[in-house]
Amino acid sequence: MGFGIIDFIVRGLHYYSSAAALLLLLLLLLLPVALTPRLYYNYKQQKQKQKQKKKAATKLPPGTVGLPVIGETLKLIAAYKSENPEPFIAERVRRHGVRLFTTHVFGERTVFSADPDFNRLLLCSEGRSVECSYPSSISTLLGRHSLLLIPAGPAHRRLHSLTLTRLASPAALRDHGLVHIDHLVARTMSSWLPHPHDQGHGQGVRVLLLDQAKKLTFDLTVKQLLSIDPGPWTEALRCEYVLLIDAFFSIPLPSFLAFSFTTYGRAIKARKKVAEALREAIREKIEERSRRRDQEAGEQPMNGHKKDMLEELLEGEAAGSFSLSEEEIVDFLLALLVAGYETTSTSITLAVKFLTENPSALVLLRDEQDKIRAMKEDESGALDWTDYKSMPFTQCVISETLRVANIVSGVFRRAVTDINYKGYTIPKGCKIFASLRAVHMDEEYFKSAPVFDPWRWQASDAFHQQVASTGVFSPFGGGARLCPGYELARVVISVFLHHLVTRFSWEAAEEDRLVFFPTTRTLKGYPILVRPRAHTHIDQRPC
Ligand code: HEM
Repeated sequence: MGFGIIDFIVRGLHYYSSAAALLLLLLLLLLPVALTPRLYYNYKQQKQKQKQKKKAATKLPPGTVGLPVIGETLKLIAAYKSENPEPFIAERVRRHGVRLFTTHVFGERTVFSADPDFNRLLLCSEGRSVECSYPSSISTLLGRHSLLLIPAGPAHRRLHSLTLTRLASPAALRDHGLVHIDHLVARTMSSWLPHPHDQGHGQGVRVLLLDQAKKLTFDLTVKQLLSIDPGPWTEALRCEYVLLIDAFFSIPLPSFLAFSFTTYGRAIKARKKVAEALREAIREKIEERSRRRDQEAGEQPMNGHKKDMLEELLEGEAAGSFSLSEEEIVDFLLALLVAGYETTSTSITLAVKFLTENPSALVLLRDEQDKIRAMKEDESGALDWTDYKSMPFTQCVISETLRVANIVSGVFRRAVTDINYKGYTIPKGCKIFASLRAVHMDEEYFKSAPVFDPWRWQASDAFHQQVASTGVFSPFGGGARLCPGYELARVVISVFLHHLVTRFSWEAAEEDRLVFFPTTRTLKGYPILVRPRAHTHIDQRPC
């Protein structure tokens, strides 16, 4: 009986486990069948998502490429030749609902950006996902070794930092730059004083402001780079420079077609002459250095000798920190002369134009500068670094001038990898124009953007922090190619405004208007009639 029950239980368990095993097997067999639709569904969904992602990833920013070959070039030029170029970008941004759009200008498909985040991304990606890409006319005329065109990397970093520390850092400006600037500005303006025997000078002396500002910035840069004082040599060099810069935005012709009656042909010829003059200056500097070394060996050390940029380059080369050929030095110097020439002089001219048109801003600025002048023991005493640092309203005027009419309205780049941004892809090889101006004129960041309002820069710290940290105000670019001349430019404009408002009163001699193509400037170079203010001293410092 006992065994019978046990046997029954064992058999029962046996049957039971066999049935369970069978059931399990059945379940295992049926599971894939049951799960297949689910798996298939998931698989399909995943595929679809991947497809969507891929589609979004290959999507160019929206836009139209306009007419065959010329694309939208004529529309762009027409807009930038007017006083209000904003609609070209603003209308497209509004139409597509995004601050990035694709167009076709100057023979190439180009993505325009009016998006401060994307602009910042581009400026900071130099040498990684983008590279500098200027029209070929500019690279031929500047030379491929110029700072603006050297690819980002150690060589570029070294020369960029040399430019900054030697020429334009606050320390360099405080220690020696500011003295030269003050002296040259004062001297330039002394030539505006009427001759005592001139009849009818009550109407004022006519000054073509842009021309004077250009001459001044050129002479200043030559002095800083080569230690050569203004004179016939610098004037002859400047005439060649004018021809060279004229062709920056012209169509680059092959050398056999670059006849001397074309703008481009004249510019190529001028470049040769400028390069030869610079080569001559290099040779003279080498001789001068060896003469100085001989004198020092003969125990006549030349204490207090300040090295100019060319000497720094030659010494750097001798010490092995640089290895630059003569051709590389020529390109480097030539481009530095160009970089500060148009930019600073145009900014000076525009600051004066805006002040003329905004008398209340002029009153405040003059008041600030008169106080600085009144503190000088010597009436014609030069400005020093402390004076420069005591001009808060003047700095507001300069910032506002750079915002409303920056000479560099944007920077060109080329994608060297595919760039994904906000669901769009800018393919490798595509040209990109990061418009700094479009952001400066965007109502979202600057209320009443078209209005010249220097007081906006007196706003709270929060405003300053916002414009600095978000990159919405970037007249000097950013990243590896941040303009090394940003402080130098501010100092030159400040010193110019100081001497102008403390020594003269003026009025516009003619109606003049702003245009933005090929560069930002006033159409007539802003002619003004200047009169000395009652107390004006004649600058008698030696040249
Ligand atoms: C108001 C005056 C100026 C403005 C608005 C200005 C603006 C700019 C901007 C936006 C860039 C960046 C270009 C880019 O990223 O492709 C730049 C680069 C440059 N600027 Fe200026 N600039 C001014 C004055 C000067 C001066 C006085 C100098 C003389 C030292 C100078 C020398 C340069 C150089 C050498 C570069 C090329 C830097 C590089 O590629 O590493 N600039 N400038």
